[in-house]
Amino acid sequence: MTDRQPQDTNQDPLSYEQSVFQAGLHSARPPFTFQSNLWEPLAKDALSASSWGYIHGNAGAGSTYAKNLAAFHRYSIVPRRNVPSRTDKDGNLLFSDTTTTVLGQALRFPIAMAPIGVQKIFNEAGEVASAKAAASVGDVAAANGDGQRWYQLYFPSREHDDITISLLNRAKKAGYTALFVTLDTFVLGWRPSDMDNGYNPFIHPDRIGVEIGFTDPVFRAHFKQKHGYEVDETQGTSAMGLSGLGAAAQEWTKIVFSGHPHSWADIAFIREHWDGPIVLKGIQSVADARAALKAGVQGIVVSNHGGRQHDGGASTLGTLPRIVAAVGSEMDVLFDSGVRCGADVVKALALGAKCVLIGRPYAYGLALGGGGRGEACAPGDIRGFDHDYAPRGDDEH
Ligand SMILES: Cc1cc2nc3c(=O)[nH]c(=O)nc-3n(C[C@H](O)[C@H](O)[C@H](O)COP(=O)(O)O)c2cc1C
Repeated sequence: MTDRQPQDTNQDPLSYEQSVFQAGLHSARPPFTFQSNLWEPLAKDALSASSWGYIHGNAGAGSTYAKNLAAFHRYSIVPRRNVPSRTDKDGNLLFSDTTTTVLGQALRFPIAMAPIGVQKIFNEAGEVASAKAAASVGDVAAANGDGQRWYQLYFPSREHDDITISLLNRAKKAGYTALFVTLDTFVLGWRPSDMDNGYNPFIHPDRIGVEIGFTDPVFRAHFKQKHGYEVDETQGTSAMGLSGLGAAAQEWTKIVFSGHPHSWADIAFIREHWDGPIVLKGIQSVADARAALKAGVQGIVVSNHGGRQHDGGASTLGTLPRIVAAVGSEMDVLFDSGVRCGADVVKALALGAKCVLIGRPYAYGLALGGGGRGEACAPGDIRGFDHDYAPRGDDEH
């Protein structure tokens, strides 16, 4: 018998945990395993080789990625004892106060979803499912009704300033309040797993990963003028021998991943065309953090793109304290790369991050069928208990 009880993920952690155990008294089990270390192998099982290669893939031999994860083991959390809980103004016991202010906006939690592209290769509902999941726990950066909306820009090469302006105007109209400019991906990293699979999701003749370009009127006009037919016309053939969507996908990809980095002076152009807070993502050194401050932006993300962009790099957690010491009092320092559980979030916050971005773990959840809170299910149905990674036959006792 299945006792299906919706999970109220909007509770404080203690009440949420209790509700899971209460539901367990009636034989209900959560739809997905709570053991976050199992999400990765489960996602691998759930995905095709090329989708798995893309999500898990790293630059070169993966040493930056490995260092990201290892850095979290160098730090330990030391609790203090007999510290009384705080109470609110009405005397109610506060389990914990997770609220914060980032980029001038009040957030319920100091966490947000990292920008992850091409989510439809993990789950056909793609980014919309992630945004709904974020909304269901009051998370940030979600394309949800009243949720915070932060727009991540892959900055087109400067001969396409008209396209950049169009993207920024569209983001503003859609209610995005902060702009995240990713600096580390002017070219896709050398990722052996994708090369083994002959797989680059951005150049396939579909709309996945390129929707922003395909729906942009300025890019569409540029494409038509250059190729003589519309982005979505299938009868046209480009000089590259590609037709329709494939040619358009490659055209767009060349514009956003041009192979040439921007300059610090180019950030002034972005500032001219965006009146809200600007955050530069991909900062890895004190020198660049200072340059970002000088460029007049409001925040940075200390990130190495999860080790996907360059091999032989430093862990972001190891770099974080020095960067916070240099610029943390003057701008918001956000953090990502290697965060896999709540304790990792706490460590990054303790080392000075204002807000922590979660990357691959939520994409793994998406691969496992996530898209918001699931319904509880029968014990044998729990994703993770049906595999070799955890005890089987949990319901047979
Ligand atoms: C599949 C995948 C796609 C990503 N796409 C983007 C992207 O479109 N823009 C961006 O700035 N970062 C992108 N990132 C990087 C993340 O924003 C984040 O920096 C990274 O995932 C952090 O590393 P972690 O997931 O290992 O913790 C992507 C990461 C993954 C795994």
